[in-house]
Amino acid sequence: MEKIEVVDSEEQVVHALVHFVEEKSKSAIAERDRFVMGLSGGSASTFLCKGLPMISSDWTKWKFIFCDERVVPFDDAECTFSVYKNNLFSKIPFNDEQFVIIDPSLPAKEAAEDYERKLRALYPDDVDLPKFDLLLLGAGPDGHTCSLFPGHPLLDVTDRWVASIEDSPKPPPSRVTLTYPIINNALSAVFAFAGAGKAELVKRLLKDKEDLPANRVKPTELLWILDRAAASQL
Ligand SMILES: O=C1O[C@H](COP(=O)(O)O)[C@@H](O)[C@H](O)[C@H]1O
Repeated sequence: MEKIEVVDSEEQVVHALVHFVEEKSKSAIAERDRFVMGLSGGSASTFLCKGLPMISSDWTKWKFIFCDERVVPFDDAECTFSVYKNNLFSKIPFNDEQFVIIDPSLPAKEAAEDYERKLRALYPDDVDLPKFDLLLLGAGPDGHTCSLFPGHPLLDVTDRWVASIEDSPKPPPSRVTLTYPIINNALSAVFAFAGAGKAELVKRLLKDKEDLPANRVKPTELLWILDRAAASQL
């Protein structure tokens, strides 16, 4: 099931996003006593950090994993975990243990293997593919999502939960990313876009339906939240 929601402003994108996250967290906690959410960097992280403190929940039931992460030290501005930590921990009583983080001291390939082991530890041994409750996704101007870039061999990886990339066209070059079998096994995913800067990308994805990495995301439920500026070329 795929849905597009167009709202008036970036502020309303934040509200619509956090409303969706709240709804998914409530049902996951009611059904499975925990909520496992995948996080992305870039503008999606800005929206979530703004919106999440607006809701209340039993935060102890929340667990975060990363749809992709840059292999950089924690004090590097490019570290996605640190963006969330710096912006959320003073407002919501989260702790480090609720975030499944990469080990940035390892080379990218080892960091990806280590991260996959950490993700597998969240599930019983006999689980082939995890069913994350919700993935928060973003997409860059070239249509990449997570660290899955157009034309890159990583798009075809199906034998791992997590892959590494050392030649990311967007800096920093070393990253780890979820692969499509994992992304598409999620219960739901949401893209959130705001501003005229995303309009061309949104047109390529949702009107022209180009075969870009973000358009290969097909979980059970997919929501696109756009403000009017981002939707202006539809
Ligand atoms: O490098 C990345 O870029 C994408 C898109 O970011 P945006 O700022 O253009 O919205 C992001 O989703 C991904 O997590 C990140 O590593």
